[in-house]
Amino acid sequence: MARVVLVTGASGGVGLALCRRLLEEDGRLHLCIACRNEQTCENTRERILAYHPSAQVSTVEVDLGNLASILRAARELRCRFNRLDFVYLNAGIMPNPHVNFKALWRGLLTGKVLHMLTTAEGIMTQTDRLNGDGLQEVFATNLFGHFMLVRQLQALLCGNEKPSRLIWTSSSNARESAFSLSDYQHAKGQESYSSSKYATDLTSVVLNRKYNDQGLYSSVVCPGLVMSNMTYRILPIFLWKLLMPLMWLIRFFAKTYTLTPYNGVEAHVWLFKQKPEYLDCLVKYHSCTTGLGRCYVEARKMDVDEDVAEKFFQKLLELEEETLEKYSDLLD
Ligand SMILES: NC(=O)C1=CN([C@@H]2O[C@H](COP(=O)(O)OP(=O)(O)OC[C@H]3O[C@@H](n4cnc5c(N)ncnc54)[C@H](OP(=O)(O)O)[C@@H]3O)[C@@H](O)[C@H]2O)C=CC1
Ligand SMILES: CC(C)=CCC[C@@H](C)[C@H]1CC[C@H]2C3=C(CC[C@]12C)[C@@]1(C)CCC(=O)[C@@H](C)[C@@H]1CC3
Repeated sequence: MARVVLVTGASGGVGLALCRRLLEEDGRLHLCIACRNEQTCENTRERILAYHPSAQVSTVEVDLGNLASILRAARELRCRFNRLDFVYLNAGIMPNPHVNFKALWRGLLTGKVLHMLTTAEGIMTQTDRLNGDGLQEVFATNLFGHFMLVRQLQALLCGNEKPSRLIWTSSSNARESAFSLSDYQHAKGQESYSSSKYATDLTSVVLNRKYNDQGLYSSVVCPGLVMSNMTYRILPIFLWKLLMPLMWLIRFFAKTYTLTPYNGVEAHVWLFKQKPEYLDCLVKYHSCTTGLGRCYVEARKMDVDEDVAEKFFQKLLELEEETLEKYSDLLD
């Protein structure tokens, strides 16, 4: 039976490379790509078919920053499929990124330079805003929209003959100190991206606790530093072009400088081939590339407090309840 795989954020960067590499692994799978609108869905489908002309690729429109759109997409998916084998929760944003060059410069002179260049700790901030649903945009798009989607797709993910899998694109920028239970949407700080990725790690841990016995397994991956639309928005393009030779050089020391989307999805593809029962739910799988360009995966223990994770999950459930009350007309 052909496996059914749903990928969010499939229109470019990590998501598009993932679609292509998954089809290289298994040309028989049914790939459903989730993109923001009809035009992006169609363009992306054509780009994938250009490489894999005989692949089965369907599309679903979803704006992950819009709760009504998520509920509609989930309803459509429930009608179309009776199970989903893999859901790659990959779409993400980092709006208005700001690099603190003073801190970057100071960091270059310390012993923690590699840590800084691979996690961006202490050198990056973002400015977030409220979206149309009254939620912080980064939290809504990167985490809560995906959480709602998963919960709405529960019937397709649980109780199947074979285990189903959730694979979240998290980040090595996820940091406990950027996250707080009392401000879990990160309305007050300037590290909304870091907070949303930490929140992703917490969510994945609890999803495993709640759903493993129903045959649903969740993992988190970091693609490493990948040149994509997201990163190209951080610095002017000419600066990235100038920095490129330096980045290839840094890769000899910083293995998470995967740099291309193709390399960045090494961990996503590796997980596609693993039996979930043998994976550690407290581990993040990092895509790595050696200086000479060999790709591999490194498992690193996550820094998550399971008690905080449980409390945070309860908050997500409360927010979900409010959402479902508000949009009861979009439920079956
Ligand atoms: N690049 C990097 O170095 C790293 C990236 N990541 C993570 O990888 C993931 C992919 O990012 P990357 O490929 O680099 O960046 P891109 O900006 O290239 O891709 C982001 C994808 O998310 C989609 N997306 C954004 N907002 C929404 C929305 N509201 N609804 C639906 N889709 C949306 C985009 O669609 P559209 O084309 O419509 O905008 C696009 O397909 C993200 O979760 C990111 O946080 C993690 C670590 C490092
Ligand atoms: C590489 C050099 C010499 C300069 C570039 C400085 C920064 C622009 C760059 C250094 C570390 C990078 C980084 C990210 C963005 C660009 C940097 C801040 C990320 C935050 C991108 C998104 C992620 O999810 C993280 C894994 C990245 C961590 C490293």
